[in-house]
Amino acid sequence: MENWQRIVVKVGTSTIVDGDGQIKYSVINRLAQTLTSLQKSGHEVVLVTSGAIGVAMQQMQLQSRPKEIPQQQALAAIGQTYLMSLYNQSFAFYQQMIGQVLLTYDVFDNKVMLENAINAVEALLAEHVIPIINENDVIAVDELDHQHSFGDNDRLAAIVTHELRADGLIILSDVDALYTANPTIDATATPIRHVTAVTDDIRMSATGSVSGLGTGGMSTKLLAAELVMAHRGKMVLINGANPALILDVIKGEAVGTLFQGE
Ligand SMILES: Nc1ncnc2c1ncn2[C@@H]1O[C@H](COP(=O)(O)OP(=O)(O)O)[C@@H](O)[C@H]1O
Ligand SMILES: N[C@@H](CCC(=O)OP(=O)(O)O)C(=O)O
Repeated sequence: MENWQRIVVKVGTSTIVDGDGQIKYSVINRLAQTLTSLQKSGHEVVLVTSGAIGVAMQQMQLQSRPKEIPQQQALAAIGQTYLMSLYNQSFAFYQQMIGQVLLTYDVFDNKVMLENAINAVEALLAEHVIPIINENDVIAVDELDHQHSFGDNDRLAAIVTHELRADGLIILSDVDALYTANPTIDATATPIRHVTAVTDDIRMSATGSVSGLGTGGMSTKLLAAELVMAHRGKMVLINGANPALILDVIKGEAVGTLFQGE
């Protein structure tokens, strides 16, 4: 990881919003500080962020996520602007410019749109601006109705990592690592530090999100890991409670779970 030059960092809703639905302002601030310091030390940093719907639920004082698609899309529209204003404020404090990039999956199937998106991100990186990517939830119904297990930001981050030829993907979540079972419901679960291949056993150990905020749980992170490893890339899963851990990952320290093929 010491040689990682271009890094994609993915932040889950669970990192940004706590179990009571409250926004974790200090985590967002520390994330901005950490990514800025990486950027200023010569790395190229791309942030893929979830949380639009999570922060909107707090804004609208909703206890649970609405089931209807238009209501979820409305929340995404409300939350995305607020999420970006939080990032804008936090990064501005460290004199770091950011740019919002909203993507849909059809972009990756269309050569011209993909080229346009990559050109825009490359232009931002060339200006030392940190691109902040989310799915354009208002028009991306495939993700919001949960009918397709592939439509989630873990997968989006994995595809972005590949398309931008990034050196690695760091996923921040609310668990320290991948465990032998879901640690939030199984006290005997132990962390797995290095995964060289996503086996059936590992897949069986991963279940969905129990927080009610995140969408895919560990299953979608494993799919993302498979996608990254299929392109001979590396992915690290760490706890987002302390975003400064990202710097430890880049130093090559053993934190979280490293997914790297043999
Ligand atoms: N084997 C496992 N190891 C770790 N976490 C797991 C596992 N299986 C399921 N999980 C669940 O995955 C959750 C993280 O996914 P999710 O809630 O979607 O977070 P995020 O918002 O960060 O994407 C954990 O809180 C945990 O409940
Ligand atoms: N695009 C959605 C998040 C989708 C998603 O994958 O969420 P998560 O499982 O928390 O990474 C939003 O901004 O609310």
